[in-house]
Amino acid sequence: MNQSKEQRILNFVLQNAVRGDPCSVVDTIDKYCSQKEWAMNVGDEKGKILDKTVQEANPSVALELGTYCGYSAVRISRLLKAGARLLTVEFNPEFAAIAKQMIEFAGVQDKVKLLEGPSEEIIPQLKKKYEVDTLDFVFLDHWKDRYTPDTILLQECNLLRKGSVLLADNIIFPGAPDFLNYVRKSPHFQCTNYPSHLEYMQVEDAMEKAVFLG
Ligand SMILES: COCc1ccccc1-c1cc(O)c2[nH]cnc(=O)c2c1
Ligand SMILES: [Mg+2]
Repeated sequence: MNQSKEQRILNFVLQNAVRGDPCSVVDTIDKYCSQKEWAMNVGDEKGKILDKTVQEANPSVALELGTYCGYSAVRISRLLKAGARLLTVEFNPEFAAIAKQMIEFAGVQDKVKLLEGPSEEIIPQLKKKYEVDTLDFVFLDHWKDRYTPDTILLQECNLLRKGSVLLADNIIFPGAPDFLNYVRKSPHFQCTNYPSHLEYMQVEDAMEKAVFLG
């Protein structure tokens, strides 16, 4: 049974990165995916925008929708203050299994909780089952058609507070036009656009930050 691309990425990290060093894991994934096989990690250019947004928000509780191989979970968790935590949601079991190993190899497993299942099922469980009060930061990087319904669901579940920061990947490519419309037209969000490029490519992309105003 030949290996998946995601398994090849993990193996390259296990053989080339430094165990317990999140930066080396991030850099090693970027090396593989820019030189050997493209993959849908947020990448280093958009990753730097993610870093700045996370540092500015300095979240105690962060949520990521769309774990994939764990690249941005490792990238985000390396910036979290002591005691802060990241909940990351992945519905594809193969991806979740890879991400779990990636997170453990990076040594950030104490900061990251990987939740396997559809976001629309997990979000309503965050308060009671995962002891979340409100979310300080949310990274949307899953299926583009879920950006808007999940943003509405987060509000319906009272998981956002004044100042909660949402950051969405792939605003241009593959694109999330309904999400852009929704947050930019809503009086409850203050939006900022960050032009960038699709990971590992010279194709235009962008990220959108939407701060909840309460
Ligand atoms: C499976 O399509 C992969 C692909 C192909 C061409 C262009 C973009 C993408 C792409 C890029 C991303 O950063 C993504 N982030 C999260 N969920 C995605 O589905 C996703 C897709
Ligand atoms: Mg993405």
